[in-house]
Amino acid sequence: MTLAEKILSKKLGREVCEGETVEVDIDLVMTHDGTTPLSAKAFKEMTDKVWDNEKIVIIFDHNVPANTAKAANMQKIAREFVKEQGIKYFYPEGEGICHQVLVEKGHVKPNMIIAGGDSHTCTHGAFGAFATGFGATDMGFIYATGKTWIKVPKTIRVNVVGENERITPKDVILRICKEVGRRGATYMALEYGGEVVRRMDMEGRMVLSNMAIEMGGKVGLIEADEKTYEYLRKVGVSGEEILNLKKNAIRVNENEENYHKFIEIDITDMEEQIACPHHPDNVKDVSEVVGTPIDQVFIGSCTNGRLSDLREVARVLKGKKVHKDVKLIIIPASKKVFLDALKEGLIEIFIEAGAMICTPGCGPCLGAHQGVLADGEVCLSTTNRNFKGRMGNKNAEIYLSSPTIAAKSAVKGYITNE
Ligand SMILES: CC(C)[C@H](C(=O)O)[C@@H](O)C(=O)O
Ligand code: SF4
Repeated sequence: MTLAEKILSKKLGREVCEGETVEVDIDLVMTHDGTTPLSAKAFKEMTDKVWDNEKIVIIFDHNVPANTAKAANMQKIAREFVKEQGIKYFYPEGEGICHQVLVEKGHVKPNMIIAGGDSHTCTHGAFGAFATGFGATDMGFIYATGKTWIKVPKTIRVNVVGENERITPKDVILRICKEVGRRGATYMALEYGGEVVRRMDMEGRMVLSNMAIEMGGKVGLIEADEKTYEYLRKVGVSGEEILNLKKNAIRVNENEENYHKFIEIDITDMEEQIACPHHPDNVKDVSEVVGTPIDQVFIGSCTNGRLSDLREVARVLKGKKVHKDVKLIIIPASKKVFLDALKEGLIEIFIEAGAMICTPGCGPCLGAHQGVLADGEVCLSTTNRNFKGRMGNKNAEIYLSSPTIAAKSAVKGYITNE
């Protein structure tokens, strides 16, 4: 059985197979400032009391601080919902991006079924949780009942092997996006494994799981292991609970030949990867785009705004200046990341280099807010989507890369890996 099948089987207490439609109880629900109001509206058409106000987490991240009256009004509605329903876990403006905060606050654990009002909820697959995004109507139903229907997905197994110091988790996932294609995993589970994934820390694994949706994936799963449990310990999950999780650990046997597709990526001779306009699967070797002039660099988001990313950026930027024609925006993924980066002196390096630092949140990622591009401008971004218009202007172009390439390019003024 695949990891997706095993998680769902464990949850249901019986064996389920790909193709079956099952009703499941949700362990954890998350919506943000952008999706809480519509989900609450759908919910109110059904009932007036949420099924469990300790299992719903609401986080403000998409438009913080609010940039328009519309955004402020949405946040007001969401705040009222939090109060009225007595939502126990509410993380307001400034706490950070929902997918990062959920993990840092110890809400995410292996074998959970997580429903999020955001497509990148798949990020939590890095912890061996079946975590996926839903639209507002579904979220309303989930607020009300704690249940949903899931069709057990087919699985594409992706094994990443080899060794190559230059290759970061972002290069790996961009390479996978190229291989699978933007519709190649529609309604399927991606299951990542192999020696490279085993060696990867949790922040790296989250990068892989985060972008499962860019291939149409329902979930992006990675088996929980010692690294997972160590991370949980650090974010405050009790020893007793970790012991219990270990007892219930789910192991997959990748030789069982029950995968819809099996892909192997060898990074040994791979170049760094860049996604070119206007899709995350339009991926090229860096050598094919070296020299492309850029006007803006954005380092942040639920893909690459974590401490390990910022450390890498600081390593590159230390003692250097951002190119005079480039605007560099850096946004730590959460308040915790921001504070850790401050303590380590990373923020000082960024400011000295000429970067703008903004409030933890989604920032320019989806174009509703800061860092909107001008006509004809080119942005190199560490985010997960480069659709036409994504950063708020249809006449601009977005390339996606790792934080390393983004920082190096910000200094040179063009895309480079040197
Ligand atoms: C605004 C929100 C619903 C959206 C999503 O679901 O992913 C956003 O986070 C994105 O990345 O495009
Ligand atoms: S950082 Fe970007 S991709 Fe992630 S949740 Fe926010 S808008 Fe969506």
